[in-house]
Amino acid sequence: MGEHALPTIQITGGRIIDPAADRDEVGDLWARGGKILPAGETPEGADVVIDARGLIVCPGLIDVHVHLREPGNEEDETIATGAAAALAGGVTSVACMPNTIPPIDSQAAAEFVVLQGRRARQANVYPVGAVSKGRKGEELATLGQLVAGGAVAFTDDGAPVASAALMRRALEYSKMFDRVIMQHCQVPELTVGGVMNEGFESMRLGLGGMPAAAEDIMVARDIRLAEITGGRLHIQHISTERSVELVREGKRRGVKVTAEACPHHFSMTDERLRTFDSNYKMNPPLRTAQDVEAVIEGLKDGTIEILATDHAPHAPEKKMRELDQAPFGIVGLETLVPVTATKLVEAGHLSWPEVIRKLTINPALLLGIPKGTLHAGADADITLIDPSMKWTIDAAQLRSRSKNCPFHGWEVTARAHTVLVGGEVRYTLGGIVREATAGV
Ligand SMILES: NC(=O)N[C@@H](CC(=O)O)C(=O)O
Ligand SMILES: [Zn+2]
Ligand SMILES: [Zn+2]
Repeated sequence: MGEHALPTIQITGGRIIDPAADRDEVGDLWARGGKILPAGETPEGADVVIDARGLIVCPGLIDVHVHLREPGNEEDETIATGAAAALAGGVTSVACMPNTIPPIDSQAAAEFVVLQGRRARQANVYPVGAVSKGRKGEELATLGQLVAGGAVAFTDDGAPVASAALMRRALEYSKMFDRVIMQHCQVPELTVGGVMNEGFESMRLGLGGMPAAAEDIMVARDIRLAEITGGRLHIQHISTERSVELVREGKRRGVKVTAEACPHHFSMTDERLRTFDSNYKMNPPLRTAQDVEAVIEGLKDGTIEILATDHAPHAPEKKMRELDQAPFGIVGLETLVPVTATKLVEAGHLSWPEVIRKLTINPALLLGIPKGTLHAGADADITLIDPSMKWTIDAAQLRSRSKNCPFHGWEVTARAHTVLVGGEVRYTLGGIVREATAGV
């Protein structure tokens, strides 16, 4: 193997799950020159042999909702630290949100993210451009230039596009590039002063509430706008029962609407706020048991076709302030696989192939990126998951620069074991990867 040549890799005896090809079988997978080889093709020898017995071998996971904080808030996360945290979570591609300082609202800003992602050589990094200039919600950003700079979608996430007129124009205009508009659905006037879900728990704790209706109303509005424009709408971090029903009904009518759910929204309720721990403060907030059930039901019936983390790192000195002062958001990349496996697979709601579909081919199709499958010739982005490993989540052990993790101390099953990007082993827990002895 030449110094710069990519190794020939043999992954043996794993459970290969590739939902894009409806494949689920035990066997060997080969990669050469950074690409997946056809099923029948087995080269003479491998440079690297990975013993995958007892492990799941699937396309590298794709997270369509990640905050990397660079430029502007490098004390929370950088593109390099966030992309490294992604690998430790089994995620080989991330789409990062534009709510940086300055925001990703120009071609140069998008190009900067792409460049920093390449330099880091961790997970692949795809910028999502802002919908509006400066994320101010007033004027449309230069969407065409953002696409030229590498943007794969648009959102003002961190804030909603509040103006219906602007949202309509964004949906209209984005059709020219066949790019999706991702929306943080929330009527801002209804959540002023809120720190948690509005309801029994917020009343009891005397904390400012954010009503479910703030989300529902904007989901309803934007589905209608997607319908009249023919643009593609993606609902970010869906969290309420009514929103799930609205997406279900919109899809039934043929509207181009998709939705993502985050692990925290299918695994915890607003009762957690009784601890006043700011690691349970995120936007949208943790909701009621009824909402959690509805999100799980939406995942089961395909209404919600994507799992995403909304990885939102905040440095301890910010997050450890009193609840009303602390910023919204939690880290999620490194807990995605175990929380999903424990709360959806082990709990009997979804199978591994169903979960992996929502983390591979479905997000790839949403973003229009050539990823998310193991078919012959595809980039060798491969994630190996140990589905039976029992471990305890420890926030201090996270690779992310921030530790604002509400899952600290959780006893979970499953963990990302070894991760390849472009045919290179870029992460492993160790023990199963071996370099073949150089047969000179
Ligand atoms: N989700 C959050 O609670 N916070 C996100 C913003 C967002 O996703 O809206 C952040 O950037 O910190
Ligand atoms: Zn958001
Ligand atoms: Zn977000």
